[in-house]
Amino acid sequence: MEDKKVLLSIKDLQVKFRVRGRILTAIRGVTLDIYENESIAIVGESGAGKSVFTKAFAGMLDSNGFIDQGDIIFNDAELSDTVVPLNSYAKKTIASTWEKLNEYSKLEYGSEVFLKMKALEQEKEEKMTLSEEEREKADAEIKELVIKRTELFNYKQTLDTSKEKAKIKETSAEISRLDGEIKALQKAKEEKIKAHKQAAMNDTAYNQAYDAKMAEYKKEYAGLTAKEITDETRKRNEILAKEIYLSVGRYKLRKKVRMIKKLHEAFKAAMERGVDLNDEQKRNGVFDQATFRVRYLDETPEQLHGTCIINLAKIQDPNDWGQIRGKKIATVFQDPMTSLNPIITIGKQITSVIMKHQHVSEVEARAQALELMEKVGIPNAEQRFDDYPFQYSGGMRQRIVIAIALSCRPKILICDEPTTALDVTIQAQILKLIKDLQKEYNYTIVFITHDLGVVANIADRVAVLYAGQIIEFANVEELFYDPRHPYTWALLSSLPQLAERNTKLFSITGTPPSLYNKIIGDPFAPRNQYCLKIDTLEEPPMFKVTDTHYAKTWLLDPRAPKTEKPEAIQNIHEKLLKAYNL
Ligand SMILES: Nc1ncnc2c1ncn2[C@@H]1O[C@H](COP(=O)(O)OP(=O)(O)OP(=O)(O)O)[C@@H](O)[C@H]1O
Repeated sequence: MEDKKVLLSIKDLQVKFRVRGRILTAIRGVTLDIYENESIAIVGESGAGKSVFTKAFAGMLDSNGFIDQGDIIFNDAELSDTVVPLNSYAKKTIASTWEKLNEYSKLEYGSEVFLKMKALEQEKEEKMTLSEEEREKADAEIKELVIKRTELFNYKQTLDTSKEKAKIKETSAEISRLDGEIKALQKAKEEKIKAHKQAAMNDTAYNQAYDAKMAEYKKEYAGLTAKEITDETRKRNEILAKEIYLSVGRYKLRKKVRMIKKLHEAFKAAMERGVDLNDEQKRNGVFDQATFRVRYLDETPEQLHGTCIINLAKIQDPNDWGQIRGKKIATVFQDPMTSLNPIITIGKQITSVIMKHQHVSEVEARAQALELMEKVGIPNAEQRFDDYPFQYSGGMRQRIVIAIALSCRPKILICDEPTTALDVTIQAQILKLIKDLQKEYNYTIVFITHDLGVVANIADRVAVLYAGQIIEFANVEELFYDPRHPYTWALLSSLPQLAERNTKLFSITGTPPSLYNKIIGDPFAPRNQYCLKIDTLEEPPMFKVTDTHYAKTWLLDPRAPKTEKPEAIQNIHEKLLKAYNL
């Protein structure tokens, strides 16, 4: 894979959901490079996080979900390249931004003293209120009761008002009691804050020392920030002003004005604190507070030209997803009826997507739609064009969904269990279709499945997901013939294709850990028959097996006892060849 281009680079991704006052962590620190033109399968049991993982980079997370940490860099030259016209408005805006930045740059000279003043203020603030530890303790107590209350309230809603009156009464009384307790805790917290404030105000010696120190800092700061800035800084600021304009170039006027203001504030704050703006990462970080940074490349008298790093984890403007979702990254879901509108004809559904994304006439869109229908194997496409989804079989509907997904020529085609709802022979046809069309359309396949059996037919590489973590990834042959994580062993052992006559098929006992809690050690430990003591204590690192094969299990530590993989998968090669009639 070394010579392949990385299309999507996912680093330390963490995705969370807010659920009734609690936080569920669905993806826990996933790092993975996805290459151009490859086919990668994401495998795991239900709830492992397969869909959430792909939804995070397809811009489809549910509204209660959010990316808490990490980067998803999408390397797409077309989207990265940015050109904005240098009209009179642009010139005027760049000039005024430049002037502002030069003004803020004076503050850079005083940054050390500024930070000292902030630290002094912070110390005083803390004296006037609770310490962080005290605040955390008080907040945690209140939060726990609020969660209990919400759970009870939700439980009350499920009770039958005509038959469960007593239970409703009891629950209401408990809710009122909790309300009282929450109020009392809040009051106690406020009173404690008041007492701290009073004590701080009465501490005359401290206050006099504070005022004297602050006055000294202020004087020093005024002196330092009165100096003229250097030519070098002015030059840096000129490029910065152009980068600010390039970064907001795609917005309409009102939003542009708002974003420029936001960036001015972000740069002022950064300069005050002495952030090194010559450092690329730090400069990106300041832009990230408002939008993507577009790096300045060159210009002509008519236009500015730049390039940006597209970090899907940092998209803040929903309109930015419009350039990516469906267009660059398309998804085919398990049930085609969720993607198709039952009351619009198949032809109309395909043409409307083509017209929306490609801005072509209806006649041109119809011609493209018919071609696509033929490509995905719809016989008599012309006659079937005006049929409704219900007139198509399940397999044919899924072919239409694939046609719609391909109409924008996406770079990535996410297939979320696309064959699970179909019968076995149709499954094989759809898999073949996705694989065959890849040669023509050059997309990358990200294939989600709970069935490792399907993987052998479609994927070049496999990532095994457990409790929101990738616990093993490898080329498909390596994963089947030399799996290393006990969870992968368990998944393979439970493959129906490996079942032998008169033997009971292996099934994984127990349940995955709760995603609401912090996971200590290896998340699979409680279900792992090969569990070592360390599995329950410490999270294993990713161990390298080969350049293309990694597994997150302590069994790969040189100190671990030698463990044979289970009997059932020892000669998996022959068994699979037999199962697939190869
Ligand atoms: N909107 C949401 N709110 C709360 N929790 C969610 C939400 N969406 C997903 N989750 C949780 O995130 C975890 C991962 O879900 P995900 O759908 O990615 O699993 P999966 O591996 O695709 O399994 P399945 O095949 O069952 O869909 C699950 O525990 C799920 O309950």
